[in-house]
Amino acid sequence: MSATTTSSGGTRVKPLVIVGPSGVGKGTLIEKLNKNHPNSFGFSVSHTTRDPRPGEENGVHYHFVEKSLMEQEIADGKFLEHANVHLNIYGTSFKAVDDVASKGVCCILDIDIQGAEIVKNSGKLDCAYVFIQPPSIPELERRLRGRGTETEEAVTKRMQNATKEIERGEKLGSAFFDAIIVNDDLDSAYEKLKDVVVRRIFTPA
Ligand SMILES: Nc1ncnc2c1ncn2[C@@H]1O[C@H](COP(=O)(O)OP(=O)(O)OP(=O)(O)O)[C@@H](O)[C@H]1O
Ligand SMILES: Nc1nc2c(ncn2[C@@H]2O[C@H](COP(=O)(O)O)[C@@H](O)[C@H]2O)c(=O)[nH]1
Repeated sequence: MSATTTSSGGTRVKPLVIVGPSGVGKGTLIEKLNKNHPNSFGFSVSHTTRDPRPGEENGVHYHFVEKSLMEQEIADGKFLEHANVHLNIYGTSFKAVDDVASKGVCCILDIDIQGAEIVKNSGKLDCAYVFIQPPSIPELERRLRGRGTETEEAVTKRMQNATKEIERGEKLGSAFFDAIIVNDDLDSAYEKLKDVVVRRIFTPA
């Protein structure tokens, strides 16, 4: 796997790892980046053992797989990283990153903090890392419930993990992350994310 990719225009392009608690708005920010710059980004399609939500497509939002198959593929060394998240296994395959990076666009990884630490510590992929913070815990819970995708039990689990993930993110701080962005007002959070992209992702070769 190449540490970085180079676009045809001679620009160095790094993958972007976006981390933050469930419901903070990572997917919303990624969608906005993609919509505004349709030819510059690609999404690393993760594997997961969780069930698809209504509207989620296999191979587009995730590769939805049985636990036994995922465990076998992990044992076969097919994953850059994997982690147990909210009682399911999630992971980024080498292929998921290569499929995007080979097009010369920025590969976006929307993964949890355990996965981000694994990727960075592996030294296999030179990425920029952004942590998305909620304005407050009650607002995070409102967003998670407002999305309407989780059972009551899942909301409780995700909120418990959110506290841990935020604590870990704060501990790792700016030594680990290129930017820590509070997603309060969506447009201003997006502008801050775009600033990181300009400064850290697309740089002259
Ligand atoms: N700045 C914002 N202000 C208000 N609502 C927001 C904001 N950003 C995102 N949301 C809303 O919060 C909900 C959760 O957002 P989203 O699905 O993008 O979170 P996520 O971090 O990708 O979650 P997960 O990790 O579970 O995939 C969505 O309903 C989205 O519309
Ligand atoms: N370590 C990894 N975490 C991942 C990956 N793909 C997604 N995630 C994270 O899981 C949670 C929950 O996602 P959801 O789609 O079930 O709401 C979220 O924080 C994602 O960032 C992965 O490949 N590896």
